[in-house]
Amino acid sequence: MADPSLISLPPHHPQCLGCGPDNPAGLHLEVYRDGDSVATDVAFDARHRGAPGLAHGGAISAACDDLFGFVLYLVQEIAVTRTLTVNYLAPVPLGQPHRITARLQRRQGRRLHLEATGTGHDGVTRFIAEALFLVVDREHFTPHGADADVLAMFNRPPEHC
Ligand SMILES: CCCCC/C=C\C/C=C\C/C=C\C/C=C\CCCC(=O)SCCNC(=O)CCNC(=O)[C@H](O)C(C)(C)COP(=O)(O)OP(=O)(O)OC[C@H]1O[C@@H](n2cnc3c(N)ncnc32)[C@H](O)[C@@H]1OP(=O)(O)O
Repeated sequence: MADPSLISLPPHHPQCLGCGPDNPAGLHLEVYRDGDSVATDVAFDARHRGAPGLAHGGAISAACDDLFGFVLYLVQEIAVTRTLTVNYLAPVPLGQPHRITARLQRRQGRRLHLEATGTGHDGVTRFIAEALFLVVDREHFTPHGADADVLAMFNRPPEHC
C-alpha cells in the first residue's frame, strides 16, 4: 500500500495467525489505518488453496476476522469475535492482490458491529463480511498467557494508531 497518508498499525503479536510476522503458517497481513477504516492488501497463495487455483473460504474468513481485530485499535476496546458472516460473492484467484477494508458499522453497548469488503485490484468485489465482536475485560486473556504489553496496544490513544 503505497499511499503515504496511510498509517501502519502494529501486529496483534508476533505469532498471530493473521498478522504475526513470526508465524510461519500465518497470512502476514500488513494493516494500515485510513481515517475510520483499516485496510490490508492480501494475495492468497498456494498455502491457502481451496479449489484448484482459488483461495479457501476459511483463509478469506481468517483474513477478515483478523482485520476486524485492527478496528479495535481505533475503538480502543478489547473485544472478541462472537459471530462472523462472510458472503463469498465471487471466487478469489490465488496470487491476485485484494484489498480488504474494515470499519465499525455501529456500537450497542458491548456489541461492536463490524463490516468489511474485499475487492481485487481489478475493481471486482469478491467478498464482504460482517461480524459481531463483544467487548471483554483483560481477564478474558490473561489466564491464557496474554501479557500487559499485548493488551496495552488495544487501549492506546487513537493518534498513536
Ligand atoms: C480480537 C483481539 C482481541 C485482543 C485481545 C488482546 C490480547 C490478546 C492477545 C492477542 C490477540 C491476538 C490476536 C487476535 C486478534 C484478532 C483475531 C480476530 C478476533 C478473534 O479471533 S477472537 C477469537 C474467537 N472468539 C472467541 O474466542 C470468543 C469466544 N466466546 C466467548 O468467550 C464468549 O462468548 C464472549 C466473551 C464473546 C461473550 O460471552 P459473555 O458471557 O460475556 O456474553 P453473553 O453471551 O452474555 O452476551 C453478551 C451480550 O451480547 C449479546 N449477544 C450475544 N450474541 C449475540 C448475537 N449473535 N447477536 C446479538 N447479540 C448477541 C447477548 O444477548 C448479551 O446482551 P446483553 O448484555 O444485552 O444481555
